[in-house]
Amino acid sequence: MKVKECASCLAASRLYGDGETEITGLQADSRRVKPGDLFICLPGFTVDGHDFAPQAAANGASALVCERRLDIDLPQIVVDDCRFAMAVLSNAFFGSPSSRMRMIGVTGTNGKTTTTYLIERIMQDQNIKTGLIGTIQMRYDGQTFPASGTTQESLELQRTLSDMAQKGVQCCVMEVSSHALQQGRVKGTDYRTAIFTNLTQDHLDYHHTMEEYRAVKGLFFSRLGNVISPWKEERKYAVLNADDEASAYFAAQTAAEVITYGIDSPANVRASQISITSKGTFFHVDTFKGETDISLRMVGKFNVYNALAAITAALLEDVPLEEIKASLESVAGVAGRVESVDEGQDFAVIVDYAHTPDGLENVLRAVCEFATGRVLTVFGCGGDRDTTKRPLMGKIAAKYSDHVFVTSDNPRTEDPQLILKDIEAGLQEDGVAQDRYDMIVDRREAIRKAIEMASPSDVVLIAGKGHETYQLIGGVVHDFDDRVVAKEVIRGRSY
Ligand SMILES: CC(=O)N[C@H]1[C@@H](OP(=O)(O)OP(=O)(O)OC[C@H]2O[C@@H](n3ccc(=O)[nH]c3=O)[C@H](O)[C@@H]2O)O[C@H](CO)[C@@H](O)[C@@H]1O[C@H](C)C(=O)N[C@@H](C)C(=O)N[C@H](CCC(=O)O)C(=O)O
Ligand SMILES: Nc1ncnc2c1ncn2[C@@H]1O[C@H](COP(=O)(O)OP(=O)(O)OP(=O)(O)O)[C@@H](O)[C@H]1O
Ligand SMILES: N[C@H](CCC[C@H](N)C(=O)O)C(=O)O
Ligand SMILES: [Mg+2]
Repeated sequence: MKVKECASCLAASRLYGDGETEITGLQADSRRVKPGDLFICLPGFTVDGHDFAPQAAANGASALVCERRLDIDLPQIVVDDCRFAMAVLSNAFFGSPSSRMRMIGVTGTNGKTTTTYLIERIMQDQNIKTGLIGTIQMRYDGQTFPASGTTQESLELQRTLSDMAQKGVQCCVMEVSSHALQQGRVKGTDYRTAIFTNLTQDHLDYHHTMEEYRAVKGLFFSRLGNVISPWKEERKYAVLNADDEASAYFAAQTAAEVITYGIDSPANVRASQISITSKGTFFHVDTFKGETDISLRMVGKFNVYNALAAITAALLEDVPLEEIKASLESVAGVAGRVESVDEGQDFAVIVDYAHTPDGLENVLRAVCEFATGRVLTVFGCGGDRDTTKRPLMGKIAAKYSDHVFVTSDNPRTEDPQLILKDIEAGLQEDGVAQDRYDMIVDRREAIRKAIEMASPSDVVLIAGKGHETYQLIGGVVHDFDDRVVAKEVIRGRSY
């Protein structure tokens, strides 16, 4: 690709220098620039990529994309917003790979990973080669790659989609985070179906207010249908949760066809007769393509919503309802989502990724539905993230638990003690008695204390880290897996 071709992809850009220069790759990290790469100077949240343009030039960059002219002797494309430019360029450079696949995107505060896993299973059971991108991992064509976050940066995303398309992937189901939408990471990606799970409090450190958070999520639906491939004439669908009030806002913004799912409100795909046990969830579903009964092996009313979203997306891909049912019923669960740790003990231990007030409330409600003994909850909140959710989660934990162990999640650069104090403020506000909770900074110790406290029939819920296999304390990544720690403690416990 020539520099002038890159410039012509970018509306309102200004090109300085030789437009005939060939670029052979794109790169936004100066340390990884190879000769011939176009270096994109991202003004980051911590450092400014423009400051690394000299290093990129020294490493052989052939041109720059920047937000101001730099005193460097290389062709330069000056744009208003380098992150958006990176998305557009990456899409063009890799030949619009999303246009060569059925793209299903899932956004919402909670339930994205679970919903994508369900859709992946349904599509794969149809012998449709399916790729998955999300929080736990990326996988396609028999290979698994670690995830660097929930939604990749645009450059990595388009590279991944291009590799998927080359390997014959026909359908890609991916999580689309609000950070990704705000930063334009998925700009230019041609979704056929955009799914909304729910909107509840999280990430207010980044989005400031719920209105702003909702508006950012809305970008997914307002942009749906903006990307029309000439060779891919197809309808676009916004799959919305009828029971979430944000859906009306998204419906009003989208040009796509709106299909709804829900339990309490009228919807195109609606569940009824829900019953939840410790082993799974039963429900009846009425759809625009027939009705059936489904026995999920996953617990919690929230998983009925995730299943409904998956059913709706799959019906839109023309998968027969009975085959959707068979696929859903075969899913044993998703790693770190209401995952049982079973070492033959006479009480239950559940590891779950609930890290928002709504997630925690939902999982605790589910636990309370089947717990016959006490509910003992171990949880914390991540550092360098929304601080306002901490007291709320403290209140919720106490409301549904007999005893709470407030502990560390990933403290990152914050003082762990202070994070625990923020959570405790919620407990104190509600007047929770001091003998109903413990504050234990060391997560391993907190898990140990909870398991030691458990009597037959009790449920120990360890929330917040789910599938994570590490703990971030200060700048250091420690090996840590709630499931492994819980197993070790159970094995070491004397009965
Ligand atoms: C807030 C945020 O989204 N930050 C992302 C952002 O980081 P940043 O802007 O701070 O990057 P930076 O370190 O300032 O660097 C700026 C530029 O200089 C470049 N650089 C830097 C150093 C150098 O020597 N040379 C060089 O060229 C960098 O490559 C970069 O292009 O750009 C980085 C790389 O492009 C991302 O890795 C990083 O995600 C961080 C790790 C992060 O924690 N993101 C979270 C908040 C996030 O995005 N989470 C959502 C899920 C949320 C949810 O829904 O639950 C997600 O989708 O993962
Ligand atoms: N539909 C839902 N509504 C509310 N809570 C949910 C829902 N689905 C899952 N949860 C809760 O949220 C936790 C995270 O679920 P999941 O990983 O599917 O969400 P996510 O949206 O992918 O999260 P992330 O933003 O971290 O990527 C689960 O462990 C569960 O406690
Ligand atoms: N995607 C979420 C994950 C939070 C998981 C929790 N364990 C934490 O570290 O806060 C975030 O980045 O806010
Ligand atoms: Mg996720």
